[in-house]
This record gives sequence, C-alpha cells and structure tokens, in this order.
Amino acid sequence: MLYDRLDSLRERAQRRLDAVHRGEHALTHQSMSERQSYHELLTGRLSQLGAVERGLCFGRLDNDDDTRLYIGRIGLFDDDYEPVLVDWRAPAAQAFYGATPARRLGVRRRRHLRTHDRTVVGIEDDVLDLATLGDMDDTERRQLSGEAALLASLAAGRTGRMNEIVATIQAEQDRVIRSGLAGILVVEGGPGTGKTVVALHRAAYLLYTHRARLARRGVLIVGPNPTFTRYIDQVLPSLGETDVVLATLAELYPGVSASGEDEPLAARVKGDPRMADVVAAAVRDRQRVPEHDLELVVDGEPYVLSRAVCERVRDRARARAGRDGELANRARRHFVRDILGALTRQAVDRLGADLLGDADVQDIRRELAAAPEVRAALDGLWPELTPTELLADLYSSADLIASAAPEFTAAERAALLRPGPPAAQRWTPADVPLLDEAAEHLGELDRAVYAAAAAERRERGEVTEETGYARAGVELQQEYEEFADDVTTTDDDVDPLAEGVVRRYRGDEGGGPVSEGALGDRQWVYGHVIVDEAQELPAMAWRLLMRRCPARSMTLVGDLAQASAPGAPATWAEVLDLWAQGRWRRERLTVNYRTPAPIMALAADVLATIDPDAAPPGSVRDGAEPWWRPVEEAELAPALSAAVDEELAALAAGANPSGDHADGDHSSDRGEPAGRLAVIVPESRFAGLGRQLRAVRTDVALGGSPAVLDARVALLTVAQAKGLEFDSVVVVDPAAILEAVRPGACATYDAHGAGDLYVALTRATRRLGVVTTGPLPDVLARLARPTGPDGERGSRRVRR
Ligand SMILES: Nc1ncnc2c1ncn2[C@@H]1O[C@H](COP(=O)(O)OP(=O)(O)OP(=O)(O)O)[C@@H](O)[C@H]1O
Repeated sequence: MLYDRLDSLRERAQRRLDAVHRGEHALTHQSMSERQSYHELLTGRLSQLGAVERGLCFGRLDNDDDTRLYIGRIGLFDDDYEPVLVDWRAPAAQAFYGATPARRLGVRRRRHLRTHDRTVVGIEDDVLDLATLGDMDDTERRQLSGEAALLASLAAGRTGRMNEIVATIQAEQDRVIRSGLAGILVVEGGPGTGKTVVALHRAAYLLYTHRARLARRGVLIVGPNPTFTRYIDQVLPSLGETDVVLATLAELYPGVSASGEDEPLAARVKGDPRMADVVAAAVRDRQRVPEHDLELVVDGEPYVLSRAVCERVRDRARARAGRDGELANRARRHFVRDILGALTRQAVDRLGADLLGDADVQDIRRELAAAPEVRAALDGLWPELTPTELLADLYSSADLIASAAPEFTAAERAALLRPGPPAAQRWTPADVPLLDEAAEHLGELDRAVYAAAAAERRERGEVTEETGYARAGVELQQEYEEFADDVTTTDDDVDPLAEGVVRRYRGDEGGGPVSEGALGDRQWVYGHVIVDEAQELPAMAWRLLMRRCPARSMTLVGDLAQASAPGAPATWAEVLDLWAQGRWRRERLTVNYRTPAPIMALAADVLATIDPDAAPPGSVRDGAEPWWRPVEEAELAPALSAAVDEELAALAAGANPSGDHADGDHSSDRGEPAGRLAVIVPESRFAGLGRQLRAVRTDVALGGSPAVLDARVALLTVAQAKGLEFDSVVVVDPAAILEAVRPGACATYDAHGAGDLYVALTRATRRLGVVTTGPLPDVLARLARPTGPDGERGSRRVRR
C-alpha cells in the first residue's frame, strides 16, 4: 500500500513537471523564470521521492490506545489526508527511538521491519509493555530481538561510503538528533560512537523541522578533508535532503583552492589566535608614511608630499573609516582625495590661483589622478589590496612579518616566511581563515562587493520591490495550482521560489539553490553549521566559522582525545566560552558501533596515556583479537603486502591470518563479502611505502586520490584516515606515529602522536593488525601477551 502511494505521488509529480515543460497551467504573465522555479521545485520533489525507495518503511509502533503507526523515511498521507506513514523526524516518530520498557511513551510494542526491494524479509519486536509477553505465542516470542536490526546493519561489509541509519538510531543518538536548533550543541564521544552519522541525521531533522528557516540559508557541514566529504556525501541525499553545503575548511574562501600543505609549526602559528592581530597590523602597515618627504615629477613639474602631510591625511582617512565602519579598500578613497587635493594645491599655487577657474582646477586634479607617477605614489602609500595580495606580500617579506608580528619568536616568524615570488604561492588550509580575516579588514573587491551587498540585504530580510513582485507572482501561481490540482506547495516553498525568480530577473543565474550559491559568497550566513572532527580546528578557523553563523546555531562533533592538529584546543570551553558563553551545551555518546571489543581494549591503553580519566566507549561488537607482527626494515614492503593478502583472505574466510599471533577462528564472519582494508602509516613512510606497494600490487589506492574510497586496499596517513572506517586495518610502525615529531616540526610543539595512534587503531570494524620494524611501543604491550585458550588476552575488556 505504501509503495503504491509512493508510485502515485511520483507519477503525479512527473505529470506536473511535464505540464510545466509544456507550459500548461501558465498564467497569462507567467515568465520563464517562474516556470524555471517550478521546474526546480518539482525535480527536487521527484528526487526526494526517488531517494526513499529503499527501506521506505522500517518501523511500526503499537500504542496503548490501539493505534498503529508506521515509521518511514518520508511522511505519506492517504486520499483523505490521514497519515499512513510517519516521517522518522516527525514528533510522532520519536517514540520509535526513545521508548524503553521503563519509559514507554505510550508504546506497547515497537516493530523493526527489514525489507529487500519491496518485500518484507524480517521483523523484530521490542515488547515494551511486559504484560503483553504472556499473550504471545512461540512464533511471536522468537521474533523478539531488540538489537537484531542494529547488529544486522553493523555486520554488513563496508562499502566505502557511509550509510544512513534511520532504522536503527539508538536512544542516546536520538536525543542528539532532536536537540533544539538554537545555540551550540557539542557532541562528544569516543571513536565509532556515531558522532558523524548522528550529526548528518541531525541536519536532516533540523531541515525537516525548521524548513522555512533553514532551506533559505542552508546548512553548512564542514569535514576534515575531501575524502571524508565524499565518504559522507551520500547520507543526506539518501534522506531526501539536498539543501546542504558540504565543504572542508580549505574550501571556505571563495576563489582560492587551498591545496598546499604547511609544516606543523607553520600550521600551528597560522592557527594561533594572535594571528588576528597580525593580520590587522599587516593591513595597517600597508598604509604607510614615507620615511622622508616624497618628491614626484609629473609632466616635468616637481611636487612634494611631505611626511607630515602623508601622516595627517592617512590618520584622517583612518579616523573617518573608523567612524563610518569602512574597510581599508573603501576608506582608501578618502586618502586618495586628500592627497590629490594636496598635489592640486601645489599645481594651482605654481600657476597662480587667480588665473584658474573651477573647471581648470578640476582638470588639473584629473590629470594628476591619471598620472602614473601619482598613481604609483598612492599605491605605495595606501594600496588597494585583495586579501590574497596582502597575505602573499606578508609571507614574502621578513620585514613585513617582523613589523606585523613583533611578539612572535624568531622561529614563529620564520615559519610564516615563504620566500620566492608570490605567484608560486600555494595556499594551504591554514591560510583560509587568514584570508577571511584579511577580507574582514580590507573589504571585498568587484564581484565580491556585489555579493556582500546582496548578502547584507538578505540578512536584513528586506523584501525588495522585486522580491515582493516575485512573491506575489508565485503566490498567485500557487493558488492556481492548488485550485487546478492537489496541494503540493506550502507556504515554506514561497520564499525560496520568489528568491529564485528574483535571481533570474537579475540575470544572476550563478546563484541557484543554496548549495550552489553559498560557497561562492564569502559573506553567506548559514542557518546552521555542523563541524565534524571539530577538535582539530585552531582558533583562527573558529573565527571564520563564527562569522558564517552569527546566530550561533551550530552542532560541533568531536573527540578531544583524537586531536592531532597542531593548535587544536584542549577543552571545548577554551573555544566556546569566547564565542557563545552560556549558549553552548554538551551531549555525550557512549556506545561504540564500529570497533570490536578486543580492538577497543588495545586502543583504550593508548587513550589512558592521553587522558587517564577518560572512559573508552563500550563496544557493541565482539571480534578477533588484534595481531602483531615484527618484521625487518628491509622486508617491510613485501611483508606488508603478504599481510594484506592474508587479511583480505581472512575477511573473506573469517579466519585469523597471523600465524603465531592468531587467536581463534571466527567462523561467524565466514562467507561474508571480502570487504575493504586500510594500511595506516606514519607520514614519513607514506610516499616510500606507497611506491613500493604499488609496484607489487594493483589493488592499492593512495590517500588523497579520489580512488581511495572505492579501492580494495587504501594506504593512508592518520590524517587521511580520520573519520573513515574499514573492515580491516593494518597499522604500520606505531612508534613513528607516536613519536609526533615530523620533519621540520619544532620540538616545542607536540603534534599529539598518541591521539594519532588512537585514531589509527580505531578505524577497523572487524580486524586489526600491527606491523613494526622495531620494538613494540610500551603502550601496545598488550599485543605481545599470549592469547588464552579462549582466544582472548584475558585482561581488561571493554564491552557495552
Ligand atoms: N544507530 C546506529 N545504527 C547503525 N549503525 C550505526 C549506528 N550508530 C553508528 N553506526 C555506525 O557506526 C559507525 C561509526 O559511526 P561514525 O563514523 O559516525 O562514528 P564517529 O563517532 O564519528 O567516529 P570517529 O570519531 O571515530 O570518526 C558507522 O559505520 C555508523 O554508520
């Protein structure tokens, strides 16, 4: 019945789209742009209806009042507008995730439905009202298994892409997903607790619940690297949501692709909060006063700009800019006007003021303004600068750095210096917040100025004449449609439609829906911002993100123990008290859905060195003991390749490959698809091992390449593996990962080696191996202990 309903909705949307294409239903004055807006609305609707095909309905609630609700990926109504399927995000669906025997929320029985294509292939019941148990027959009792749906979903082989989890969201996760929109929500939790997947479902929930507010401004999701962005990019479309912008920090300054890499010290310095003052000083330093009087010759005539005049004119321009809130590039015109005034006066004095009329004076002024010598002098004293020019100039000059950063140590200043022509500049992710900061002082140029003004207008919520006109048109059209057909547009659709119409009136086709326009507009203000791996972001990045969301409606997801970036904060309060004191709250996820218990026990030993008070999350799953294999340095690549083969075979067969270090046979894994494997290596070994492995095997993709998520075997650094998961993981040379001092790093800056190792050890969903070329680090001593007859190492286990 539900699929029939879905089919008929699809047919109807398709019919209406065809009608729009044919120009039917057109009002007399319907413009092409209105039609285009309908085209967008209906294609969006069709893709939403297409996205919910798999597992359309996955739950049922039997309530105390004998009502029965089906829960699914979308809400559906019958012809009498009675709900036949409740959207998982609707308030009525909350009991599906939140009800327990102790707190039943009016639910007697919760049923999980598993479907294959359009057929129900399994059901599992949670009987919450225990009194009902007595009335059940044997068949019904056998279906009782609260966690079966979850475990079935966790046991599935990894595909290289994150999947949605609507059917199996757990109660603590549901609390996070449905938490209110206002303020900053920090979601903490150990590895594999679902922070990422929960944040994505929260985005879908917020877009559903606050559609009017969020669809227009959009939701920004910031991830740690492009691979991660690709890893998660299917989740929201599969939930029918597309008004979301997925980006890395490196993509948040329009027009700059920040693909370079910084040495750890440089990254740390660039992320330091003092850089805000450095950028401000760098802008001011470019508004110069010459050391001596400046002599110019224009058309053979001498002119003098005295130091005192330059200083007075500059200070006056600055004061005026300060008063009017103008940025440097805009305030420059005051400076230019007064300097030209001073030069014009000199010419007029020389020619004799009595002999010249106003028009003559204006001519002189114009000629002076056009003279290359004058322009060069003005550019030297107060140049018009783009943020990229400002930063490139700063990095290329030890003098400019010294002047802007007098409080930095010599090593810190040297870390910023990048000699060579600015053209060779490759922007790094750490530069992006600095460019944004510079734009805050300099102001935008050209196209960007327009975009900024447009953003400001939108921010003030001004309904311009054009928007008003468009809105009226859309409403009229809507009324007509409702009259002519059934209701599909809602009030919430009107504003985005009207905006679409306005954009096209203006010829601003580039704008498009939120997801296209927002990233190209530095001053776009998002309705909600979600930051994943938030523990990695330094102070300067937070400044940028807070600018993108002045309302401070944000979800920050992270685990401080997994921090590895130089300059990462030590506590959430360190970041958030600065920006949203009293307006941020915390939720903690405690159950690990990824890493099997024996692997988590090993990782917990590392966690104890990072934070002795931290409790590792309990694992839902059990699995093979991790293995360790010492090899000779010269044999590393072939030994690794052999271990990879053994692991792939073990994934396929469910056996443990590691000879002496093997634990028992885990035949429960037998017969499953082979799955995917990652080799995680210290940065210093990445290039070398990458070359060697690729020389002997064709199934390896290297971190950073687009193929890495689809390959059977991925070779990754820890930074590249962050946030991802694989069926099997082999960690190479953990001592070097722990050591933390990377080439060029300054010893005073700890690069969080233990955090890196913790991340590396917790990427596996089924199996973990460790290969060393030297002694095993003490913190991994558990690996050297013999396994007992039961295949376990007998010491502390971390279980749910
Ligand atoms: N309720 C659930 N039902 C099914 N699968 C789940 C559930 N919660 C989490 N998972 C799965 O557990 C795995 C780990 O989730 P996720 O990557 O979101 O964790 P994380 O906390 O972000 O981890 P890390 O901090 O290590 O990056 C994913 O495969 C996710 O789909």
